Amino acid sequence: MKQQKESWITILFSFAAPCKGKMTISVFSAIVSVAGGFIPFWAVYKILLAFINQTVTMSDIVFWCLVGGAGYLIRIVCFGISTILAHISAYTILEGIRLKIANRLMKAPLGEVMGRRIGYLKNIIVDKVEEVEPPLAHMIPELLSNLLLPVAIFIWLLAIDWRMGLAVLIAPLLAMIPMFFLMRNYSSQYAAYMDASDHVNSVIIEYVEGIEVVKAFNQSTSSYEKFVGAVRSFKDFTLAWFKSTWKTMNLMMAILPTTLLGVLPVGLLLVQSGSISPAELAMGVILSLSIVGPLMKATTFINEAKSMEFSVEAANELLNLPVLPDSGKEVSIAHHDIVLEHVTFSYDGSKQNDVLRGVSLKMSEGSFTALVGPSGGGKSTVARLIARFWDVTGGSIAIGGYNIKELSIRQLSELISFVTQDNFLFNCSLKENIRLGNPNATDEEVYAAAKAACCDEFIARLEKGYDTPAGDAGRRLSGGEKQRIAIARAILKNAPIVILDEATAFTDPQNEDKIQKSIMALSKGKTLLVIAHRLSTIQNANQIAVLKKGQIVDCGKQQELLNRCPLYADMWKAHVGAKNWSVGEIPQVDTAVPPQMRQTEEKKEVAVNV
Ligand SMILES: Nc1ncnc2c1ncn2[C@@H]1O[C@H](COP(=O)(O)OP(=O)(O)OP(=O)(O)O)[C@@H](O)[C@H]1O
Repeated sequence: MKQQKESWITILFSFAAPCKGKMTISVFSAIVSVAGGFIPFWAVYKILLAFINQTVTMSDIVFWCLVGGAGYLIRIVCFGISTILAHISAYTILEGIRLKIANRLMKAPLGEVMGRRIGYLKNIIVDKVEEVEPPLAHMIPELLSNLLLPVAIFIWLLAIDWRMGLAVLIAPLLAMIPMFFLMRNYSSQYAAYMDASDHVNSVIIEYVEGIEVVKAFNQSTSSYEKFVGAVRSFKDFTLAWFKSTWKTMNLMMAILPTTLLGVLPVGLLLVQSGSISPAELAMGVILSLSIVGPLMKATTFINEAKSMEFSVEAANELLNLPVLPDSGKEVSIAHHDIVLEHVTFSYDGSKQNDVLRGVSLKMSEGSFTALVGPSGGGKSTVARLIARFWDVTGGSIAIGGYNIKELSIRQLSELISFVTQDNFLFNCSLKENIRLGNPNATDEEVYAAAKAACCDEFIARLEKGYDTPAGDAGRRLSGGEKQRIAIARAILKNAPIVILDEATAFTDPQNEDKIQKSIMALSKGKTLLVIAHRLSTIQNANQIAVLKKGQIVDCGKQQELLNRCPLYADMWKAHVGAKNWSVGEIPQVDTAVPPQMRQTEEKKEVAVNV
């Protein structure tokens, strides 16, 4: 059955629960403010009446002036209260939306979150949610009074004489005709406008984010042209929309304020026929003029409501991210074997796009497994599935004999240290960045982890050492140095399973040796899974699984694979060739690879014989 789409207003007000009381008082104050706004009109009417009846006295004038002033005061004070409470409510709703999005991002499969661009997430969480505030904060007091006031005036005019009441409707009803034409395509036009706006935003973000590549490849002219093109086409689109509507818009705005054109002739006729008094006509004229301002203001909320609708729907996309089921159970794990059984997976859930097809692999506790294979074969996908960035679409993954879905997400994350080449540093000190691995670690433990990861040397060179804010340091640290900070973090975490996804990518001579040393410290005695293109670092693995097009084509020790797996043998030749190493020559061996990863003399011979 097709699920009914929730309206954006329902979504918005589902966040209003914590501020229900304030919103109610805000609405009530807005209504009192509208009522207060009538008192000055009533006072003027009374004074006019006294003048016309020639019964006016000074004390009457003073009295009605005071009454009018008091009404005005009530209007101002209540409007103020309503506005303040509406703002508090709007910010509470905003807070609720942002917190719920943050919560959903935490509970969604990590892959779902990482698959979205930072610019896209920032645009929704910061900008779009913020766009909800002004209309929301102003709608209650302003839209309410701008709609209630005309309704009340209409009723008052009806009370004076029903014909004068109807006369005041002539202008708004006529204004409805151009408004109808204006609103006919409004939704689709507004959607196109939002698309154009999103496009120009993404081009701007891409231009700024990619400026390094643009300059490096001397693409500044063509990139700038793309940027200018997007900005121009947005301007052209908005101008074209504006031009297509301005005649009808102006016609509507011209007709709407002409309430007097209906009320005055009808009122004069009524006075002539003796149906109403001149004082009542005067009152009718004042009232029909006072209806104009609120009606004009109310029309401005049409745009604001639409903008709110789009913002809420964009936020709702993130609020509806799938949730990774969490068993919430801690199980007692006796060992840390990882077992993949017939694992299939596709990123879009469809069978024909399977990225992994029946992958089975056992990684025993304390062993070293390497995943190798052509680019796009699914190596990183395997690593991410073990860490449950996504759930497998078929088969199972178990740790210590338990399907990882049976473990709580918290327990699973405690079991695994995942190090990739994307090493994010938070905007706090380097010390705190390392301590993220174990928030309870003492300073000494942090320093020890940093030392084991070969970070101490470069951190000591920084003016504030470990207290250097990562934001400042980040700009000065090399890729390898940042990676060693991430490895120090993982060392401090001391998880029994270590997954290194291309963690040896930063292979500049200065960093390579140190990264290898730090990986050695990290992986001692752990169940280690390494994804590496540099085959020399994984020759000593207990098993090397060769993954091609989502299937394990072979699995064994280096020598076995060299003997029987042509794909691995070719990869090895290519790797060795890439290292400018010729047959018969002793290869340049990685000097400081982890114990499991270190090459034995015997294996060097094997390598030489390839
Ligand atoms: N987030 C994603 N959404 C959709 N498809 C993806 C995603 N990540 C990877 N893929 C696709 O899945 C396939 C396997 O990718 P994966 O990154 O696992 O391969 P890999 O063997 O690690 O490649 P490489 O050695 O180049 O890093 C590729 O075709 C890739 O395009």
